[in-house]
Amino acid sequence: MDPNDKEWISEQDRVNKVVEEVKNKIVKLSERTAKIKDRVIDIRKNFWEDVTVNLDEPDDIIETQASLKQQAEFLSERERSHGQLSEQLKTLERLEDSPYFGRIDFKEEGEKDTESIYIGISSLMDKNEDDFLIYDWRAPISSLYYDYPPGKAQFEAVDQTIHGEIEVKRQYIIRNAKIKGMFDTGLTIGDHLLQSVLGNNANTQMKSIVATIQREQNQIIRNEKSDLLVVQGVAGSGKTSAALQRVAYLLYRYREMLTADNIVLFSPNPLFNSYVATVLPELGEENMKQTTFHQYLDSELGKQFTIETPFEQMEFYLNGSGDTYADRVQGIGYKAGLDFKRLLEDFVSQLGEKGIQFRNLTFRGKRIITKIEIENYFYRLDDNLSIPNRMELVSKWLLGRLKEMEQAEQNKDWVLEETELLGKDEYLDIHQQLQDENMFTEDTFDDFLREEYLLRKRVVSKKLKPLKQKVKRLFFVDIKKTYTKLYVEKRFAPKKVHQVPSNWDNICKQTVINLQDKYLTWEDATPFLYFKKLMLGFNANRLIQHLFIDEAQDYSPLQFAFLRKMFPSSRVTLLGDINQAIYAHAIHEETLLSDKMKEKHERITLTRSYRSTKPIVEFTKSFMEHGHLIEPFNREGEKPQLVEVESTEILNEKIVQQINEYQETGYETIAIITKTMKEAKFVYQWLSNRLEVKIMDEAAHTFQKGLLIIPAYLAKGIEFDAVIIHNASKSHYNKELERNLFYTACTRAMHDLSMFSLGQPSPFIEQISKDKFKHYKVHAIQKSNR
Ligand SMILES: Nc1ncnc2c1ncn2[C@@H]1O[C@H](COP(=O)(O)OP(=O)(O)OP(=O)(O)O)[C@@H](O)[C@H]1O
Repeated sequence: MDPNDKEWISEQDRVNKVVEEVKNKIVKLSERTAKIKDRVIDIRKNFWEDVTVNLDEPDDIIETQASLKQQAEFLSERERSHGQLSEQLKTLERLEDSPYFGRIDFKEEGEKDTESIYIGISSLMDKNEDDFLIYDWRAPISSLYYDYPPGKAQFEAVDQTIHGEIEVKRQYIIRNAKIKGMFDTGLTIGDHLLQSVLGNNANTQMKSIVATIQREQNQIIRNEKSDLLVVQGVAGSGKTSAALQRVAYLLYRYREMLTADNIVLFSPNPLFNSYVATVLPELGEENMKQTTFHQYLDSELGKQFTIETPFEQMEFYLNGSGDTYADRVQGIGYKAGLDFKRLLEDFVSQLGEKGIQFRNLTFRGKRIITKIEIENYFYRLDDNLSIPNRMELVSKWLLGRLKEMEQAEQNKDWVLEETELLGKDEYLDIHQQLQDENMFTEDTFDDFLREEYLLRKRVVSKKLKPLKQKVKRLFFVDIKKTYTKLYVEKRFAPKKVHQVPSNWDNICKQTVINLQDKYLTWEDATPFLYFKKLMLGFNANRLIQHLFIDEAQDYSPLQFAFLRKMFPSSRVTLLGDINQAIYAHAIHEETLLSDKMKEKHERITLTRSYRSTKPIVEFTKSFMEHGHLIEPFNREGEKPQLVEVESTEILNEKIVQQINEYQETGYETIAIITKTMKEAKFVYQWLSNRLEVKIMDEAAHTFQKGLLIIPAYLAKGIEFDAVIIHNASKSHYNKELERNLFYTACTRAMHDLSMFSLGQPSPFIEQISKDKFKHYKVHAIQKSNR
């Protein structure tokens, strides 16, 4: 349709009217917001004047506290409503720019009239609050737009299914309140809009896909039935996008009982956190909590251990060699699996009878309760009780012992000496306490004794406090030493059922050395924490109602089982791609997404890839095992190219030429993707002398437009206009796991992909039919290869 068309003019007319109403609402809301803001400033300014402060009598103090509390609550309530109104204002401002993106004309069965439903990022009522000018994309009726082409259709309303017919389905591109494009579409969501969205340059922040959600993605977003939803989606199929839209949907659907604080997303790396940070705010929602699994483990164990990151493990795996290397790789595989989980559980049940290592309790340098006493007490408790329950009883018993000791200790000489070190405040405090209790008599000697008694009591209690805290936190169990026993003591040696690898003894030696160094390798961190929780109790997190795990293929079965225990009341959405499993354990163990998953779950498979152009998808799917199942979205572009060179000098020159070409094309994000960090540093060393370039390491939290160098595992989940594979040679990408890494790297490209190989190219490329890419052999430096 074009702008002179009658239909177009009348649609623009409607846009104008709706925008007019949006503006009215903005004016009204701004006035209300300004009033509340003034009131907040007012309350802050006069806070103390409006509070009755009187500290003379105990009753007055209580009254003052109540008055203070009331005033603070009043203020925070106002602040909250100010915050909410500001959010609403921001949403209205977005509607002012682009009020809606879709329309369906729906004739409900049994009704005479057809209703036009306009769909946008938020609902908007008309002036009299009678009719919807815009429906929120998450409203039940809006699902029609995503699920059906014109024709018979139905949707689930609150308590019934509504049937009817879609007569018109239309899409709009509206910017600055002007219709820029308008398409009637027969398909679910037409290709026009998708083409135009996907053809744009990549961004350093992920975009919301609300206007073009596809039917199969909508199933993920609106799924309400499953406790465990598993999404296997090929690279670029919109898993992460769907996950974020799902969060927005859940926040809308359950707005009475669910807030962003009840949702947590485990993401692959810190860079990714910032990459997706703007999607939800753009939709007028708050961001869910986000963390990486490493950050989570570090928050639990970081005080006691240095925890290897998965990326460090990956560097080790990709760069290492030799005997100890082979041992560790075996260990990585074994410790990822459920056999090892069983081994840990069996170990713990043996410990229920014997073998837990306790710590002595010491006070002022002296042993006051020995580990043997604690051990004896523990093992005399009813062994039908779980270990964590028994630990609680031990803790109670120890606290009782400390209490007895506290009294005995008060009369010792050291206490008197330390009373002299007490500060003035504490003296005053005790004085006040005596007064409050009406303890002062006329007899100064008695008063003196009472005061001294209280002072002594205070000194001892202060001194004992850290120890009591430790007892409450069950520090009297030496978890590390106990865990180590699994690897050193014969009586805990694995049985046949545990299926340990043949080099278990060597794995044990390596593990013990690391534990002694207070170093937890990535493969040991979760098992150790799992063991710790089995011993001390899980303290499960019941606040979290929805758990999202992105890049789920990178979690081992053991890690997942652990997360399930930690978040027992959560519904779980797992999103990932078997083809992008890049961690060493994946060669030994099933990834979470394999269809052999035992737990009851619902599975959705996404096979259409939206990120890359058709030639890039045709190329990348050709070297993956089930690649024929991947469907490209029909977006044209250049075929990927392979440049084979004979010397490093030519290689470097060709890469610089390629970068220049990409920059001239107008690409804003160009990534040189390497296999390892080591390789990334190497490239940076020579390239930074020639071009403006940034290197991304695992500490990177944000990235800007421009040229950057990044190892494949950090580029996970992210995309770039153009990707350059610095070294696609046989010596570099050869092993099976490197296939997935290579696939992950190549599939980051939206519009263009070039690979360089010094000598023979990777067998993964060589197996691809020649018509899928351009192959240049360069013997000397030329000007351009396109
Ligand atoms: N329905 C859609 N409409 C518009 N763009 C989409 C849609 N689905 C996916 N995309 C785009 O495709 C690209 C890839 O999406 P996303 O990153 O969510 O995929 P993914 O499956 O998580 O990818 P990967 O596993 O490779 O990291 C993004 O640019 C996203 O905006």
